[in-house]
Amino acid sequence: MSGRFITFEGIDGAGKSTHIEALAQRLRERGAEVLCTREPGGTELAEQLRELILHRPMDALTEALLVFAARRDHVQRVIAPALARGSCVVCDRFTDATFAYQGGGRGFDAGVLSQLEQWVHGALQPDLTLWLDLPAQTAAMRRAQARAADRFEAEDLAFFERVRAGYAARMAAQPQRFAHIDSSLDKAAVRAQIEAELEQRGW
Ligand SMILES: Nc1ncnc2c1ncn2[C@@H]1O[C@H](COP(=O)(O)OP(=O)(O)OP(=O)(O)O)[C@@H](O)[C@H]1O
Ligand SMILES: Cc1cn([C@H]2C[C@H](O)[C@@H](COP(=O)(O)O)O2)c(=O)[nH]c1=O
Repeated sequence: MSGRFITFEGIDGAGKSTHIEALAQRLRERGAEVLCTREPGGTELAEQLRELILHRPMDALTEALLVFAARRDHVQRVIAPALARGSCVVCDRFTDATFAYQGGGRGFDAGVLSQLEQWVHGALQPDLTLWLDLPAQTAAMRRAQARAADRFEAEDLAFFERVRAGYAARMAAQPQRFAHIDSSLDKAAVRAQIEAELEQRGW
């Protein structure tokens, strides 16, 4: 297999980092070149923007513009060239996160986000988006045991339920590329669901 763009999505603490490397390993065992990357980030410039986005106070428009600026650099320098070489790109978050966090969480205008999406990456969309879904309360308990909170992770449960609703809306709009994964289950059960989605596609 070659040239697939796979994204992981979900609220903070959903388990994306936990499962990305196992999925990449599975693809490599089947002969794929795999590039794992993340958003915001993935280039030197985008990682610098990530620091600002995660830690500096700003309004929702500034936040949206910065995540798309980081994404533009990432797509141009890393994602598009890797896909063109025939590599699989596995990305921890992409534009669905912007619709979920800035759109759902912050209440920012989805029409403006759609315009920015079109300008920044045109027709490029993931081939498969694994949405690791779980209640905000469960994710908060997992995060509390794991690390100190950044600007998003410090938000309340209502914010994360709006983000979750943002993901659900995005999946309803583009169901063909989404796989809904029940991430409230234990790690082995989550991994089995991810494997089943790949099996189903012959990947
Ligand atoms: N299915 C699971 N059951 C219980 N704990 C889990 C499960 N999956 C992950 N965890 C734990 O929850 C914490 C958060 O997981 P992880 O860092 O993978 O989430 P994430 O989606 O990458 O978070 P973020 O988006 O904030 O980076 C970690 O301590 C991890 O070990
Ligand atoms: C891509 C993207 C990300 N965010 C937020 C979501 C998370 O809280 C952080 C990234 O942290 P992670 O530990 O790497 O998941 O950024 C966002 O608000 N909008 C986006 O487009």
